[in-house]
Amino acid sequence: RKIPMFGVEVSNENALARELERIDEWGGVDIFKIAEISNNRPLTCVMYTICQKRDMFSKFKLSPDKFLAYMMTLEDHYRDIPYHNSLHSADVAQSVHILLSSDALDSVFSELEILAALIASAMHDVDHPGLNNQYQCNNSSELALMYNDESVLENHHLAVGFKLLQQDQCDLFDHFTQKQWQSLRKIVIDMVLATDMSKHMTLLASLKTMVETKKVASSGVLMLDNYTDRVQVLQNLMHCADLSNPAKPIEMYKKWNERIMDEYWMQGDVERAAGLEISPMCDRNNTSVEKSQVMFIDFVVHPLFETWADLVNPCAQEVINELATNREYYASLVPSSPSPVGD
Ligand SMILES: COc1ccc(-c2ccn(C[C@@H](O)CN3CCOCC3)n2)cc1OC1CCCC1
Repeated sequence: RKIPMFGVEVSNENALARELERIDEWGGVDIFKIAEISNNRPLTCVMYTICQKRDMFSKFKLSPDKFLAYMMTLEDHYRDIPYHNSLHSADVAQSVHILLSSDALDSVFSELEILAALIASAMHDVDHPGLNNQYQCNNSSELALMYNDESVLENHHLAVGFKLLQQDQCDLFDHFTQKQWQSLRKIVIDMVLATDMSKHMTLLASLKTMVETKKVASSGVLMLDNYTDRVQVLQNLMHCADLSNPAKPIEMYKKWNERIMDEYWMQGDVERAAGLEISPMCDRNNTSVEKSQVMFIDFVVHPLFETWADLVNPCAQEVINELATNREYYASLVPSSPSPVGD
C-alpha cells in the first residue's frame, strides 16, 4: 500500500502541496486551509511533512506507517473544542519547526532533541477538555485529584500522549535503545510541562538570565553545554510557539482569538450554570476582547518574544515587528473609555 505524499488521503493533493509549500516560513501556511484540504487532519499532515523535510524517518529508522498511525490516533484524541484542538497542535508544531531553524540554534540541538521537540508539540494539548487548570482545581475534578492540583492538564496531555504510543501499531520508538528512549521521553515531559502558564514567570526569568550570560561561538550560534541550559531553551521555544498567535499574520491571529474566546466563554457558561465564580475573561457578558489581547501582548507575549529575540537575535526581528503591528491593530479597536460625562 503506497503512502500518500503528505501522509493523509486527500481529494486534492496539489492543493495540499501548494498550502504546505511555505511550511518553513513563519506564518507561511494557512493551517485552517490545511485542515479543510486534509479532511481535518492538520496535525498528521503537518507533522509528517516536517519530519519528511527533516529526514527523521531515515535518521531514526522510523516506520512511516507507525508514525502515521500514531499521529492519526493522537489527532483523534484532540477534542472538538474551539481552540485547544488538533489545529492548535499543528500550528504549534509548525512554529516549533521554524523556531528550531533559527540560525543562532544551527547545529546546537541534536537530532534526537529536535525529534523530541516535535513530538512534544504534537502531544502538548491532547485530550484538552476546554476547561483550564484553575477550573480543574477549583472543582476537584478527576484530573485535579489524579495530579494533586499540580500542572493538571499538562500532566494529563503527557500521560495520554505516551499511553497512545503503547498501542501496538503506534509503538513508533519500540526499536530505540533505552538511552534514546529515556532521553526523548525526558525532553518531551520537560517541554510539555513548561506550557503550564503558572511556570511562565520562572521560565522567562531563566531565559533572561541566559540572555545576560549567553556564550556565543564565533559563528554566532549559542553555546549550551549542559542539559539544564539546553532544556531551558527548548522549554522557552515551546512556550513561544504555544503563545505565538499574536505574532502571526493578523487574519490568522483574529481567527485564533475568536476560538480562544469561544472556549473561555464556554467555560464561563459552565461556571455560571454551576453557580461558580466566573474565571477571568470567561464571562461572555463582560469581556472586552480587544483590551484583553492588548494586555496579553503587553504583559505576556511581548516580554517573552522580546527576550527570545535577544537570545537568537537578529533572527526573530520580523516576528517582533508582526507582534507590534498586531498590538496596534487591537489597541486601535479598544473602545476609548467614554469621555467623562460633565455633571
Ligand atoms: C489569541 O489569544 C490567545 C492565545 C493563547 C492564549 C493562551 C494563554 C495561555 N496559553 C497556553 C495555555 O493554553 C497552556 N495550557 C494548556 C493546557 O491547559 C492549560 C493551559 N495560551 C491566550 C489567548 O488570549 C487570551 C484571551 C484574552 C487574552 C488571553
